[in-house]
Amino acid sequence: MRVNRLILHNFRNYVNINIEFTANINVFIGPNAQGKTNLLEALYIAAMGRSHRTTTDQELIRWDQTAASAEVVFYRQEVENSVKIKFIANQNKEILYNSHPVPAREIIGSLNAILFSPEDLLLIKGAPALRRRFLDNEISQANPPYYKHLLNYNRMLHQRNNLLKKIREGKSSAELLSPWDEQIANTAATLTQKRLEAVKKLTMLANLHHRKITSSQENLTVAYHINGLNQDKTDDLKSWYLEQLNQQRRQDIMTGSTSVGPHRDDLIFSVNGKNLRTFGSQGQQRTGVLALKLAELEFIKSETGEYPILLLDDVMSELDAARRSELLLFIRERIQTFITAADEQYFSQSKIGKFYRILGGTVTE
Ligand SMILES: Nc1ncnc2c1ncn2[C@@H]1O[C@H](COP(=O)(O)OP(=O)(O)OP(=O)(O)O)[C@@H](O)[C@H]1O
Repeated sequence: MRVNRLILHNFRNYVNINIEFTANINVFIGPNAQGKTNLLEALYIAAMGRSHRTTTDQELIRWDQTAASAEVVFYRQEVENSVKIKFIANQNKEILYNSHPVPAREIIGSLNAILFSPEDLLLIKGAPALRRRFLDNEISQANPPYYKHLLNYNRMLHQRNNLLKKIREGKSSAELLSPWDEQIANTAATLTQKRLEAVKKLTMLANLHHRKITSSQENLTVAYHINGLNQDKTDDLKSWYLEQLNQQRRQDIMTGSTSVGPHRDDLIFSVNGKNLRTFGSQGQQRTGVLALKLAELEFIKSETGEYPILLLDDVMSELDAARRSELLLFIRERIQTFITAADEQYFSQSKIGKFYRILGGTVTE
């Protein structure tokens, strides 16, 4: 996977830019608030169909303008493709894939991208939703049908929760839950099965990196925890979910929310058998996150045959020298990477990449 060109028009603080990239490492250098992350954001949107830092597309349109666009030309399996996203004030965005309009959900899996930002450093100690999103982003890109199941599941869950509230208020009958439960259990089982398979692969890949960074002193394991399941696994996930939805029904009506399903599951990280979230030092947690991110790149490569592009937003300053060099060593000559940094200090020794100076929405090579 390789991005050749990025063309922005009235996107964030850019009026008109057209940048060509190197296949190796691209470094966006500049002081704060000049537009470095805006460039990564545009690439991320082309990959995922949405921004990583806002849910409001209007924010992406340059102030005092009414329309914006971001276009990315990239090579996938050596074939040139393009994604263009048009943003128009007070309208839904329009996505064109090779000039044909497509819904946002269809774009995932076309240009694969992994983002690593300081928020990812919270992956281990932060809220479970972060870990679920990490897993979902990774599997969706490698396996686009998974993303459709996920959207479908979230929609059904939302409708079930609305129904639960109506039943609680006496405005609907509990019998109406059964057809929802059947469908939800089915999709929940599909999602969980895919997540279990992904985690199995991920734990192996992450541990290889973790051992390397820690000079074979530490072993990292990642386990998938199904909320409410006390044994290790169950052979028939669908029946188990259905049983749980039935058992929890009274409580779910009281709370107006669904207490079992992949939206409640979590990942558990351990180092040398100890829970990394509770017992790991900040340094160990950072090593775990880095290992996990590198494993994510490998995972997508193993599933799709190509490495995704890597977007590194402000992480160089967050990593110590050993972790930084492990990261640069791994990506060099292998993964097309886009890095934002305030200055060149982390790159001067390694003499890598192509530098772009970013200043007030202008880009100079
Ligand atoms: N819709 C918009 N229209 C015009 N300018 C915008 C818009 N949205 C954000 N900006 C400007 O973009 C700049 C922020 O860009 P960005 O987030 O890329 O910063 P950065 O260079 O990555 O900085 P840092 O190193 O602090 O993260 C700010 O100056 C902000 O005012």
